[in-house]
Amino acid sequence: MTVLVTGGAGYIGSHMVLALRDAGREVVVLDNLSTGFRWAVHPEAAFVEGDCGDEALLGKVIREHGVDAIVHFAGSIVVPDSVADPLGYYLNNTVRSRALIAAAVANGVPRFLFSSTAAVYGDAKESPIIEAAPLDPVSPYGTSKLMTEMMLRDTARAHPLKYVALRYFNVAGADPAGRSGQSSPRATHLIKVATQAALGERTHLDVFGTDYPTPDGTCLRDYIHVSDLARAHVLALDYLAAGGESTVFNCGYGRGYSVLEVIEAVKRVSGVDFPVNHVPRRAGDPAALVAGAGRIRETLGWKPEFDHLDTIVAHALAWERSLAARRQAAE
Ligand SMILES: NC(=O)c1ccc[n+]([C@@H]2O[C@H](COP(=O)([O-])OP(=O)(O)OC[C@H]3O[C@@H](n4cnc5c(N)ncnc54)[C@H](O)[C@@H]3O)[C@@H](O)[C@H]2O)c1
Ligand SMILES: O=c1ccn([C@@H]2O[C@H](COP(=O)(O)OP(=O)(O)O[C@H]3O[C@H](CO)[C@@H](O)[C@H](O)[C@H]3O)[C@@H](O)[C@H]2O)c(=O)[nH]1
Repeated sequence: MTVLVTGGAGYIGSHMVLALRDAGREVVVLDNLSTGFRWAVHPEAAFVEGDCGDEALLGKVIREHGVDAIVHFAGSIVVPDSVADPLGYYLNNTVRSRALIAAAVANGVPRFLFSSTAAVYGDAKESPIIEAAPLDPVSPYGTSKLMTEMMLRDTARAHPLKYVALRYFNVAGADPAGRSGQSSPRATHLIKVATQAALGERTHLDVFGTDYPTPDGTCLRDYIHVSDLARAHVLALDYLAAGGESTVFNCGYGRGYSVLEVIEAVKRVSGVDFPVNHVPRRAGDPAALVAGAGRIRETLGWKPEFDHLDTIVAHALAWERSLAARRQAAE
């Protein structure tokens, strides 16, 4: 039987394909390559270029490959872009997820994992944030993901489909063996952008807001290594296959770092003191997102291997260097 990975040419999806292949699973990737890369797809995975909103194509892929589980990463991911283009985000993240869920139901796929986000909590009143905390997104991105969680909840009540929604906190780092990493040159994520600044690919780094109600005035985030996250998904698939009930898990380590602490870590690990500017807040950013991460550890027996900021930064930096070498070789 085969796992269908939507968005498997992207950052997190490509690490999931590595984890699945490392566990000996058959994989088919469906990706429209809007932000992903064909070369990032594992050579032992089947690849279909297409849209996760194309129900006819999905039905064909599910039947031809004997898909018995779907892991849904495909989507648009930039919080401030969603503020500028809410309808684009509702189309790509919500409407197209509906088509994928419908294809799963129509073709009898029994298991579904969904990439949700800490952004569903919005400006949480409590920290760390547990799964039962109020859901009140402050960006269209967060709302687009919460609506998909709700569709899954209601669909799983009406049909024989079991799902796990994994609410990722801030995903960072790269495969420790150097097989994949975050590759988009347009990436906006803090650790990615900071490693680019350390390697001289950006002139400087902007800190968006220093007046938040946090210890140093910059936002707190819970950074989780992408390979730990991928392994959590493999465990979630095993959990559903063993008869586990549909549920939601926070994915984080339970510790927050400020933007300034992350910048210090990138400077420390790279040995480069790049310029940093303090600029006004960015739209849609909650002050603090730190995971209450007990449920996933207890239910899945998940034990992180890379729960250390400097390790995450070191792996991200190594991948950024390998991308630079790849570009030089292509010139
Ligand atoms: N990176 C993070 O910190 C983070 C945090 C929380 C949740 N997530 C979620 O994880 C998932 C993966 O994120 P990522 O960081 O790997 O982003 P990414 O942009 O690298 O990957 C997304 C992939 O989906 C593909 N895609 C987009 N729309 C598609 C569509 N309609 N049909 C088919 N393919 C499509 C893209 O080409 C790309 O390969 C997303 O759903 C995102 O919302 C990411
Ligand atoms: O150049 C930069 C980039 C980011 N930041 C700040 O760094 C923090 C982290 O930002 P970023 O790395 O862009 O991630 P988030 O906006 O927190 O969003 C990520 O993490 C969310 C979950 O917490 C996911 O839902 C999103 O998909 C994912 O993009 C925020 O306070 C940003 O304002 C800067 O100050 N300068």
